[in-house]
Amino acid sequence: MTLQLEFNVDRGDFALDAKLSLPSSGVTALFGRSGSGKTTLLRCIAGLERYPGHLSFQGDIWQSGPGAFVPTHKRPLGYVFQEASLFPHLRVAQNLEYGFKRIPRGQRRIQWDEVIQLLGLEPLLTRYPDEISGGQRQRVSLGRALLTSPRLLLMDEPLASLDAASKDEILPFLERLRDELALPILYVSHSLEEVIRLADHLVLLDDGKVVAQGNLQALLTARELPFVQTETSSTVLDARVVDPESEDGLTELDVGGQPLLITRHAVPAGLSVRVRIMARDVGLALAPPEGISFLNCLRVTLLDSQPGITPSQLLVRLKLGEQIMLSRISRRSANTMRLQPGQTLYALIKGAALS
Ligand SMILES: Nc1ncnc2c1ncn2[C@@H]1O[C@H](COP(=O)(O)OP(=O)(O)OP(=O)(O)O)[C@@H](O)[C@H]1O
Repeated sequence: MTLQLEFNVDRGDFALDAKLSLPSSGVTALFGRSGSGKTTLLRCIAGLERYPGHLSFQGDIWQSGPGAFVPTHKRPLGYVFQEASLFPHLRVAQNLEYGFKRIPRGQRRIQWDEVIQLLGLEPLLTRYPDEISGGQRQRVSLGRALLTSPRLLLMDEPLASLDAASKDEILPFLERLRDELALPILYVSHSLEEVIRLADHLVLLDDGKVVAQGNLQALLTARELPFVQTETSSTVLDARVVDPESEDGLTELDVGGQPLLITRHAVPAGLSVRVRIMARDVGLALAPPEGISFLNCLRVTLLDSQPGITPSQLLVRLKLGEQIMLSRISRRSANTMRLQPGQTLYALIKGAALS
């Protein structure tokens, strides 16, 4: 844990009390509804707002007591805002150089070519900001932040102002950033879809309070949290690619020693991937069935069950090795099958249901 923080914000009509120890690697999402305090917390971490508190990053104290306060420009962080804030009169290359040239050569930990390649910026370098799309502008903003060689990247709803097509275009770049740079990222979002795709760790905020924090899978499947009670309740499983493309166009993964087939994924063999599985797409059987169209049949153990989102349904939690999966089934099926905690079951999942 290398980002240690404690802040007490009191704005009269809004109070934020946050005490957190966050990991020094991967993507940590600050998630919560509008007005829950996500941006306020991010701005406190950046030093853009000053409220009573304590903040240290990788052993360096950025804020402590009334006296110690490292100003924003002296904190080794990059900040990407909702709207790309590029200089309109400068070409993309010059916008990027603006951040890069501020960092002395010997202190650069992220190199020019690395960023251009990672974010696919080469074709944009000679254009002006108003000659590129919103998604491309956001990629340039991200590149500019990275070229300052930050040790921590803060992103405040970087996709919020983009249309669905631009979001789809930029998400793979964010995934590459997560996977290829050893740079901790704090990512503010109120989109669970984005969080599921990008985050390793989740902080759930509500009305200025930290409701929960932890590993993404653990929070998505926690009984007491609201994630298990939505139409799109899902889990994310960690898997490894075994065969990227079979003859009939499927990809074979290994999840805890069991095969899982998904629709084609352009990821090389041996790499780790995460697979989202919706609770509504998982059926259960007492024994491995034959002659069915479901591609996947995983041996699991029933952990527990709880009421679902309608009176006719149950939400069942299943253990798959060390990982937890969710299944939504009818209460009638659960009664007919006499489901009990500890029972061995077979989770049936359509290959096409995975992404
Ligand atoms: N500069 C400010 N001065 C006073 N109140 C503010 C200021 N900025 C935000 N607030 C208030 O503080 C509360 C938390 O706002 P904040 O922007 O941190 O929430 P958020 O979770 O990021 O919301 P959103 O998802 O809508 O961006 C809100 O009630 C907001 O109206």
